[in-house]
Amino acid sequence: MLFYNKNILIVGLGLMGASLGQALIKRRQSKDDFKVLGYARKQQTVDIALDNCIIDQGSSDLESMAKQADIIVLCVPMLSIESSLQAIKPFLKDQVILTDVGSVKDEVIRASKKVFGNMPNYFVPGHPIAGAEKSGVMAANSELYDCHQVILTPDIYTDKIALNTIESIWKFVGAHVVEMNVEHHDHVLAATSHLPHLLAFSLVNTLNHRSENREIFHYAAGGFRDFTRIAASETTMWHDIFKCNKDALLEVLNSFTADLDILKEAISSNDEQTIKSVLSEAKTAREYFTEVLQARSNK
Ligand SMILES: NC(=O)C1=CN([C@@H]2O[C@H](COP(=O)(O)OP(=O)(O)OC[C@H]3O[C@@H](n4cnc5c(N)ncnc54)[C@H](O)[C@@H]3O)[C@@H](O)[C@H]2O)C=CC1
Ligand SMILES: O=C(O)C(=O)Cc1ccc(O)cc1
Repeated sequence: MLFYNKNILIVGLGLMGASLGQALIKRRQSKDDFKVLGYARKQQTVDIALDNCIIDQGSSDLESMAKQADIIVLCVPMLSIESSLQAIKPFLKDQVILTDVGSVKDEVIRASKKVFGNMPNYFVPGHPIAGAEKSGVMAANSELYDCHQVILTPDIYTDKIALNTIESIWKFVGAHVVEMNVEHHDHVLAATSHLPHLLAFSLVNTLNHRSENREIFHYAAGGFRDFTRIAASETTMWHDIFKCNKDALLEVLNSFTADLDILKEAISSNDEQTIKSVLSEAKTAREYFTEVLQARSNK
């Protein structure tokens, strides 16, 4: 185990950070294998994390935690990454390894360059493609990463030991690790994650505005429930993601609205052929996605 005997510090004990801590502690054979440290701004969050086997030791004093850390995992909202890096910088050990779980990788690189002057070779940006509409320490789920993908976006200068260490941490909690370049990552996630969240938030608002007393929601079926679960997601987190991935998100949103206009026009002009071809193409693509999901869970 590449992180045997190491102190792993989780900065930000919300859904992602707390789930990682709990997953690590649950899967280790002995307390001597490694230690999980936690930093949260509120002592109350640290206390909850201690009570729920999310961390072994924690504090709301960042210095005392960062000084002991061999590996640091930033689990804060995107627009808090720069200030978190700035805050830990004075206390970093010589051989420290850094990583993060942020949803937009270009912003992580930008923030690192701003704080360190360059992208440190011991910083391995990461993004677990696992999550939920829940947030905060109480949402911790030790199985969150099991059978899910984690994308790492190293560059040619990234230290190989740092990269292998971060990969081994994610594999330890059951994830499949893949590597991708930053630009491709941010474009793919704009399409597969950021756009669906934006549409869910927007659809719920449209329906909400149409019904002053929200009566409409009482008659919503499973389709509405499935389509809009993610509209209950954390506001700051999604504001930050939309802001940080603005260009890629607008690009895919433009494609979406163009396709939507085609469907709208087909409905308006009773164009049966176009309507059926749009629906059947989407159905085939969704069936392929079901196969991808099944293959992944059989791995
Ligand atoms: N929720 C999800 O489904 C996923 C989230 N992510 C990414 O993970 C990161 C964390 O998200 P969640 O854990 O879901 O959010 P969360 O809201 O559950 O937790 C974030 C935690 O960071 C704390 N925090 C905020 N600013 C801080 C600062 N400057 N210093 C220390 N703590 C600070 C908050 O108080 C909160 O406890 C975000 O960057 C998000 O983009 C990535 C994959 C999935
Ligand atoms: O709740 C869901 O279904 C998600 O899609 C979770 C999610 C949110 C943000 C990410 O960057 C990755 C995964």
